[in-house]
Amino acid sequence: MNTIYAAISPLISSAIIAVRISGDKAVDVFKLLNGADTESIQPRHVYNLKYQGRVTDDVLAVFFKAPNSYTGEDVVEISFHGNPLIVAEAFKDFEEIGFVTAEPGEFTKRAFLNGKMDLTQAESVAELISSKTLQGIDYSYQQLKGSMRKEIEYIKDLFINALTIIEAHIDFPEEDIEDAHARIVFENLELLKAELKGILSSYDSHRIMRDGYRIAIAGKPNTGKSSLMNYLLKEDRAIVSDVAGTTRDYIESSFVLNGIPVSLVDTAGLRTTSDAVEQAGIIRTGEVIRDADLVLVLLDGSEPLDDEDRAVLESTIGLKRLVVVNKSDCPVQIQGVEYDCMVSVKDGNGMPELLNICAGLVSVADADRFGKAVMVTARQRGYFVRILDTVERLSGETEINFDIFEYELNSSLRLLSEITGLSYTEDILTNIFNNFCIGK
Ligand SMILES: Nc1nc2c(c(=O)[nH]1)N(C=O)[C@@H](CNc1ccc(C(=O)N[C@@H](CCC(=O)O)C(=O)O)cc1)CN2
Ligand SMILES: Nc1nc2c(ncn2[C@@H]2O[C@H](COP(=O)(O)OP(=O)(O)OP(=O)(O)O)[C@@H](O)[C@H]2O)c(=O)[nH]1
Ligand SMILES: [Mg+2]
Repeated sequence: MNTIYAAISPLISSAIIAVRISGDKAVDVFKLLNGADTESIQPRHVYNLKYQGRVTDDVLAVFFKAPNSYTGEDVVEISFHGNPLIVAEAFKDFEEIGFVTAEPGEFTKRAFLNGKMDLTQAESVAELISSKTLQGIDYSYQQLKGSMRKEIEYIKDLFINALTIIEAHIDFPEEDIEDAHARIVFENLELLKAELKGILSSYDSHRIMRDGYRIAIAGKPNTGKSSLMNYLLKEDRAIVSDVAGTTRDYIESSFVLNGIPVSLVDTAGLRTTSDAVEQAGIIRTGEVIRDADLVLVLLDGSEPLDDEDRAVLESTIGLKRLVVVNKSDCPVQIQGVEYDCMVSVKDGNGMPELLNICAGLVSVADADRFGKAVMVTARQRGYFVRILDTVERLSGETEINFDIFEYELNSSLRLLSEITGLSYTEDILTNIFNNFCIGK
């Protein structure tokens, strides 16, 4: 395994830039540090870092001897004065020594490969960093400490309870299966069903916990979407103008509603257009709307409902949405539409009501969050769906076909091993670690 390095803090002008080196040759970096060696190195001591014979910087260096490090390999961390130019010079020397730049997630991948953590814990590191809410951070941290791993151990035990009976019978096929034994198999399947459903049902609320609640503002051009965005954020974030088609790309910003972080997305006005840039924005708007937890469909109350409004209403049917009529300060012209709320962003009328309705919806999502005390990643969810499918099929059988049960229960156990990484393929690892940032 080669020796890798990367900045573990942003490479921008800042107080300190920290760099991590991991691998068999990591200690070779001491050649650049005046007076440092594996025996005498002190974490609080200042070392002159030399490159190409010149002193460039005073640094701190910490040595973690394998296997007692984040990656399980020899690790050296160096803290530079926070100028990216200094660090770039040091990196030239690192290349000369033979270190190579780390891939995204490669340190954590090595931690996994060296048995420092399982895949659910590795995934939790990425979640911990990207989580937008404190609850999300809390759950990711629990996962880092092994909550999902324990959950999976419990599920595995239930499978093994059932499998033991099936296999005992396969070994002694001349004996009929006792009712009591068959019952144990089905009882375990019922417990599995409940457990797996619990995990899956909390997926959506956990996603909200991780990403925040997403509200998209949609509508035809000029209805006041960007104005509403600015009002809710209490700042002039989005450009407002009376030119239809002002917002081209979606704009996302966060605000806190009743203590819950909400990610608010202002989108391009929806209409048919021959402008390629506007069209591109409209396509992206469609995606944002589909991914949102709530869509505010904004209509301009000072004009009659038209085909563009109807198209927006049509395309958001089936989504969780509120229909909001804006510009109530003007004479109301709109007719023939059922709406949830009438507001004027301009003078603030109706805004407290709108905020109230939103807060209600957001806190319902919040209440769901505590269904199951584990957080599920999209990857894990895919496995749990397949496993639940198998369990439901088996528990629906009236008689036990031993060969089929044995095969299916073993397959599920294999899938569980892939969640934790007890068994894995290069594809699984690529899929997980490619989404990490460099240096993690
Ligand atoms: N500077 C720095 N801060 C960091 C990290 C890091 O790697 N470097 N971490 C991660 O990115 C997190 C901490 N995670 C860690 C996890 C395990 C070990 C570790 O195995 N340490 C050895 C130390 C042995 C010794 O005392 O010499 C151990 O406990 O065995 C270190 C950090 C957050 N902050
Ligand atoms: N009278 C009145 N005008 C409003 C109100 N809200 C917004 N406007 C005006 O409506 C026009 C369009 O507002 P924007 O917020 O840019 O509309 P938009 O929906 O973001 O428009 P696009 O980005 O083009 O899709 C601007 O001139 C706003 O000042 C309101 O409550 N009352
Ligand atoms: Mg706009």
